[in-house]
Amino acid sequence: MCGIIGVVAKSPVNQVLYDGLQVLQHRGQDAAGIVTAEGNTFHMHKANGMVRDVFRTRNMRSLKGNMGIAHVRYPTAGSASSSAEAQPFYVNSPFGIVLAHNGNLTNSEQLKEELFQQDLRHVNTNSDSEVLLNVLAHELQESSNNHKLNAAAVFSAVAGVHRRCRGAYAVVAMIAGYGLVAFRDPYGIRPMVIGKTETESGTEYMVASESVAMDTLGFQLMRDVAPGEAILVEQTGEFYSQQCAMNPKYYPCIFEYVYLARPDSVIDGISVYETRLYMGESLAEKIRLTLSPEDIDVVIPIPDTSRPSALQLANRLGVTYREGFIKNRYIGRTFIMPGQAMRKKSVRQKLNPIGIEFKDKNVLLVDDSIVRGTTSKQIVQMAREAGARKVYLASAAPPVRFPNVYGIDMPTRQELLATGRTDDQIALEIGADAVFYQDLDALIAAVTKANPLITHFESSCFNGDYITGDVTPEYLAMIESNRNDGNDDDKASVSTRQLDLNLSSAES
Ligand SMILES: O=P(O)(O)OC[C@H]1O[C@H](OP(=O)(O)OP(=O)(O)O)[C@H](O)[C@@H]1O
Ligand SMILES: NC(=O)CC[C@H](N)C(=O)O
Ligand SMILES: [Mg+2]
Repeated sequence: MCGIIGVVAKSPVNQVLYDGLQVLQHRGQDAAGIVTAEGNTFHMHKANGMVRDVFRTRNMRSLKGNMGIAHVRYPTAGSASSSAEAQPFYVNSPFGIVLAHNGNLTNSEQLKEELFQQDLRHVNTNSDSEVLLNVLAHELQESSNNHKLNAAAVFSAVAGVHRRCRGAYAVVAMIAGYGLVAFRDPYGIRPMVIGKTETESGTEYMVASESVAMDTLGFQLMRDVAPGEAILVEQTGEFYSQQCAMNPKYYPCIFEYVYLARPDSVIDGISVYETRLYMGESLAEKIRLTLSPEDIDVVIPIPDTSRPSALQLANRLGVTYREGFIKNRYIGRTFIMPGQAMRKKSVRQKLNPIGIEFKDKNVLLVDDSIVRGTTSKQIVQMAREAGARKVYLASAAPPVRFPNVYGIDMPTRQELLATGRTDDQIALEIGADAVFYQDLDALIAAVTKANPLITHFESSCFNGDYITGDVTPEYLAMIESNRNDGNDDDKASVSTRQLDLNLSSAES
């Protein structure tokens, strides 16, 4: 999950790209970058850090031109601390191309080898996005072999990318002196929307990860980019679109609705906020099977993301809803921080209980999801220390038991709290009196209720079903060994549940 944005305008785009990145900051806090195009020249600035820290006035001044792309990074490949992996990436041939990517390729190792051996291209970092850029560059070189750059050549190059790349990718790219290209993988796993605004000098276009960027920057949402589809906007403002995949299917990532996206976004025609309300309703019904509303004195959300679900859950149960934790507004999202030590420290800095909401009460805490359990372990403890009599914890998402390979950094089963544990064991592990999880069917129903036209979702972290069909136990073992980020607590506890890990269930 990264945030991407691209604009073709009639006036300088540096400020609109900066503002767009601020709105997409929740999708990546590790690095940020902007590239603008002024005639045939690219101007680029990128570095590790939050948007507000990366761009100084002097950087903004140098980002000249009416067309540009930008990225906020939450790393899934390579290393979090490497500024060399900040995006966008650049290649000089053919034509000069820059690219920003949200997602994760599942065959980037093979592609890197292939690029080197067959295409004579060198990839200098461990980033799968640099691989993706070089595949696009090679395909564009092939499709424009008479040196003519036109829509047909661009769409044929994107078709080549679809043939070679596996995994998840929503991409914005720019070709020097020519235009902006955007495309989504054939399953539409990661989101991408397109919008426009009319000016006196003509139509301006924007593509972005989430519709909230359109709302806040004065663009009207046109539609979602379809799975497999490519969009081309020439720098003169000519707009083209074409389906470039052989067999596109709609399987958006369900975790966007659970946690990743902002609630005020609409993704694939589905209001994220509305789905979170429905998640709260169905979770209330699940809880009712075990507890009666009289057993609960108060429902308390774990801010921020769980708020709409918790509110609706409380309404459904007829139990008082209270804000029992105050969130420090200056601390970012903890789940997308790199490294377990930093995540752990940040939860306590970020959330602090209001004593009277807990003292001598039976509290039901609600979170959108429980992944590593970093948040819930500390929150339950805080509730107890504040004097709660009973502490129940409910999750608007089902147990996360399988790694995600499509752009969410949860690569190892060991670090996932629910892998190999029953609900009772999870409650014991986090110190709660009981835990309640949404069922996957109920989660899917909550999302489809907001748009019945989309019926399938990429849900692998809940069911181990990897839709791209290329994720083998060997691949999972490989990413587990590459991306262990030093979660020592989990390494210690995993020995007790290793037998329960079911590798074969990850095959599909
Ligand atoms: O079980 P864990 O590994 O702790 O992960 C899950 C938690 O992390 C996220 O919160 P985060 O602080 O990232 O963002 P938020 O403020 O948007 O809720 C999510 O909303 C859960 O609270
Ligand atoms: N979360 C993402 O979308 C990450 C994009 C890319 N795989 C990277 O690691 O930079
Ligand atoms: Mg949270």
